[in-house]
Amino acid sequence: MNTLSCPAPAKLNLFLHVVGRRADGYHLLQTLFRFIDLNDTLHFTSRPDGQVRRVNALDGVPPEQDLCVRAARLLQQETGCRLGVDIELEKRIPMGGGLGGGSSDAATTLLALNRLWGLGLSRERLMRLGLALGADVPVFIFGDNAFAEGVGERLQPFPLPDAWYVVLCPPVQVPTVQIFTHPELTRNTISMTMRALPKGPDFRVGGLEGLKNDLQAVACKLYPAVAEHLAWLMQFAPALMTGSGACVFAEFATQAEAQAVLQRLPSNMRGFVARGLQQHPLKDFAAAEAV
Ligand SMILES: C[C@@](CO)(OP(=O)(O)O)[C@H](O)COP(=O)(O)OP(=O)(O)OC[C@H]1O[C@@H](n2ccc(N)nc2=O)[C@H](O)[C@@H]1O
Ligand SMILES: Nc1ncnc2c1ncn2[C@@H]1O[C@H](COP(=O)(O)OP(=O)(O)O)[C@@H](O)[C@H]1O
Repeated sequence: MNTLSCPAPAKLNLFLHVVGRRADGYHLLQTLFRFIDLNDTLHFTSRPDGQVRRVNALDGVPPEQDLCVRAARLLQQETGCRLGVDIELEKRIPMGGGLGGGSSDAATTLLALNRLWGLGLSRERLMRLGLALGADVPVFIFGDNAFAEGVGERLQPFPLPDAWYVVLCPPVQVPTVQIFTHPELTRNTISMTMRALPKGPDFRVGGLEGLKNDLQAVACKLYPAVAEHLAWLMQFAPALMTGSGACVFAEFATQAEAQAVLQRLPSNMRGFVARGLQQHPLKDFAAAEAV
């Protein structure tokens, strides 16, 4: 086997609280990650010569900065593996949208190359490697919808109901660092325990007073289009921004309800309907017996 094609799903942050700040400036979060059925697809072809190449162009992301190229190189460094890879990335997840596309591409690359190169690294080791690439990478390797703490690396599986989402994509890319470094960002939401949250069928976006996205106010101030899209969606259901934006979403119990809202979208706005997943499509991919 020297080729492999794998999905890299998007995520939503069903809430995101900033509860503190580490000495190195990184923010301590509490957030709930949910995978959705919008995905990039990555095609990997192993190379005997050790080169790592992205074979297609991606607007605004030179191969050297691409998180999947960086993930492959990190895996080579970590294991001394002398194989290389050609990576073709079919991009569908809007970039800079808070949907975690780059992080998910990196996670899928680690999972896929672990198998393609026959490395046998454990899920835990892949998650540690992923964290060096970005705070959002570990959850995509973890594989379950999760309550996350720390900078996103302390993860506990979190059962969620079947649900559908209308996701709107304001026509802006929000740099994560710009939101986290803004002087008006609040960093003092009271930390909670996972036990306090309703789970499974009882968890609903907007169902519990106080679950919010602490990055939203700053993103709305810097990017009024985010506020406009939120206001439109809130006519139909409680709506929130995901991650550091720019995308916003609302939850519905059925596909029909979500589609009915999307159909009313004004022609100057873009969006899609996505189904919430119960787990990452590569959940069972990391070697169970691994080192
Ligand atoms: C906000 C979240 C929520 O899921 O998602 P996105 O909106 O990016 O998808 C994540 O915490 C983003 O994770 P990720 O996109 O991997 O961020 P990183 O590359 O690790 O960090 C980018 C920059 O954001 C800041 N940063 C990031 C995470 C964090 N917990 N505290 C921070 O202060 C740091 O300044 C860092 O240099
Ligand atoms: N494979 C990749 N896919 C998307 N973005 C990438 C990738 N590699 C690097 N990036 C960079 O990461 C930034 C954030 O990407 P993305 O993960 O899509 O958004 P977000 O962090 O808002 O969820 C992009 O603007 C881009 O510069």
